[in-house]
Amino acid sequence: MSLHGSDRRDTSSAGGNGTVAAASLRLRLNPNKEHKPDGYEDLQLDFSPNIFSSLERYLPPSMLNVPRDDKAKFMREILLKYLPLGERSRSQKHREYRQKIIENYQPLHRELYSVNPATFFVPSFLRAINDNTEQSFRSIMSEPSPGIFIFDIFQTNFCELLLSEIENFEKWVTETKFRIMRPNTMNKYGAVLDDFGLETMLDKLMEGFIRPLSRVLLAEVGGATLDSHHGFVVEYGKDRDVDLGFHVDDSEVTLNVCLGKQFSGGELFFRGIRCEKHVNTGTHSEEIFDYSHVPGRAVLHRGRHRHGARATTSGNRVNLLLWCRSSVFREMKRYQKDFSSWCGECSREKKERQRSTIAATKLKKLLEASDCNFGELFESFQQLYDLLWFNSFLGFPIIPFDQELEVINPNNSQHTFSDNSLDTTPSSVSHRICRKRSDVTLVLDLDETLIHSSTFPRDADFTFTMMSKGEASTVYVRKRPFLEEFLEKVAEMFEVVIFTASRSSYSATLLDILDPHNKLFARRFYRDSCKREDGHCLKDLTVLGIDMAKVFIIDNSPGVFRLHVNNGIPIKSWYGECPDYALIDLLPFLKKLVDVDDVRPIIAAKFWKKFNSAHSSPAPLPIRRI
Ligand SMILES: O=C(O)CCC(=O)C(=O)O
Ligand SMILES: [Fe+2]
Repeated sequence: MSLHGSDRRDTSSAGGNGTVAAASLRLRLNPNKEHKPDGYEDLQLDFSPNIFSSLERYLPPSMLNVPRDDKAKFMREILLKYLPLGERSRSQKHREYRQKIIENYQPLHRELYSVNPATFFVPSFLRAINDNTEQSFRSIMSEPSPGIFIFDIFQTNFCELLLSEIENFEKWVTETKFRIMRPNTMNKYGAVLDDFGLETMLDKLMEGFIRPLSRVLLAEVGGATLDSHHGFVVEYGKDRDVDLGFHVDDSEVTLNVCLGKQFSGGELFFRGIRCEKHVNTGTHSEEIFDYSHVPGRAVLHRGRHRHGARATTSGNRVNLLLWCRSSVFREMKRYQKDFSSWCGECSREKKERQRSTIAATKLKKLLEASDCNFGELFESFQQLYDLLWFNSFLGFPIIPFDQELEVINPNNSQHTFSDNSLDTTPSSVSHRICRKRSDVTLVLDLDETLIHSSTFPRDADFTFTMMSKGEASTVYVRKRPFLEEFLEKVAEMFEVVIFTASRSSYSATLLDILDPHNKLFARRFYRDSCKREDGHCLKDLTVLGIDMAKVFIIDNSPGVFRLHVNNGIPIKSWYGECPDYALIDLLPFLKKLVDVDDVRPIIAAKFWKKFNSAHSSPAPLPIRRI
């Protein structure tokens, strides 16, 4: 960047006693470190006052001691060159707009226009800021959900004064019919505090009080380098805004303080932090957090923390918002792709990548270390899974009902289905025709056994649209590795039935995609066929109405078949990771069940011998050394 003031126009009259032609002046390459720059906070400038103070040390020696206004004018000319033309005129217009307000509006409470810590803040907040340690900050706040900090900040008297100043400003606006700009694209009421003279005060609030907190608590989004702000109030109630839609702020860090008054409703709802790329992805249950405002109390959060405000149902609510920005962070962000230090979805993707790398490395190591054949190796791998799973089985992990996707009215736009695919009658038996090689029935679970589905955008083998609470969302489905081969083989050997704890409205759609010609699955059982026990679901195989000697189930949640342990084959839960051989690894064992009179002793011997003989603490299954 070459900073030089070689504008052809003669812009300045630097120096009270002589004119310095800007055309002949250049900024110094090295700053004059001894020079003490002026402060520019009280001037209406297009750029942050800090930029002027910093740039002043680079002024040519002859300009260092000219009047401050001349220096500001000279530096402004230079800085304007770095603004695109459109932005330059916008910035100029905005400056004029503010100037007009400030020249005409008479503040009511002048004491609000510069920070007075003793009268603004509650003592606990002041003490914590003065101590300036993470411990002192944490001692005055709670973090009820990661990245959302709640603490008392303003004294009641300060809130009241500010409310009355805002009312006074609005009265002036009404009386003078002055057309003011509203705080942002979503709030139609409220006012920009920076526009009527509170900019310097809010700058000090950010620098002296919010930046120290953010430096410690929100460092990875530029908390330490916050250098500009947008300060405004939002107003809700009758004849005001009612609520605020789901959004992210144009800020790195947002301070949101309720000033009053009397109201009900107006809760904030938070739904996870997201980078630009992931801003429209789904929400994980642990990201859901709702907060009720309390006057004088602050919420500090990342601007990218997705949120909105529910309807204020009675009274009036006024909140002060300080959107704090970091130009350094914004610049750096342009060169980054991975935001896993703060974006919930980047972080989840990263973990998934790491998991599959570890799994692949493990397998590679096993292959390298082994001189046995593949079949043996996979069996060893399966045993390892069995062992891990077996230990967890002691606690009977069971699918809680409420973990299921709430699916209403599947309105499929990407696939078309026959009417009976939407069958929701109890037990929804759809009587499909399929080849049957033995009189044994194999019952298959669906989610995390055969497929993994999610509403988060990701690589998928197929997608479909479903309606949930009146909103359409896309379901992304991944097929477990070797699913096709597995289904083809088992359909040749057994009558195959699906028994899932998911709702029919979701599963039927999905199964129609997996088995479009009704060749694989003879029957389908959905959530409504499950038994409920203590809020958990059990799959009672007797609902199939067949001899229990001739039926077995494969399920990743062994708890669901605890009514018939010896009819159950556990399989490792699958969430999309690769490689995965669990399905084909099972085939050799399944072959043994094709022509037997009773599947139970064979399954028990392979999977439950230890369990049946010592219910409470089974010895681990032997792991073959390879
Ligand atoms: O109404 C509130 O408390 C939230 C306001 C908000 O999120 C915003 O203006 O960005
Ligand atoms: Fe917001």
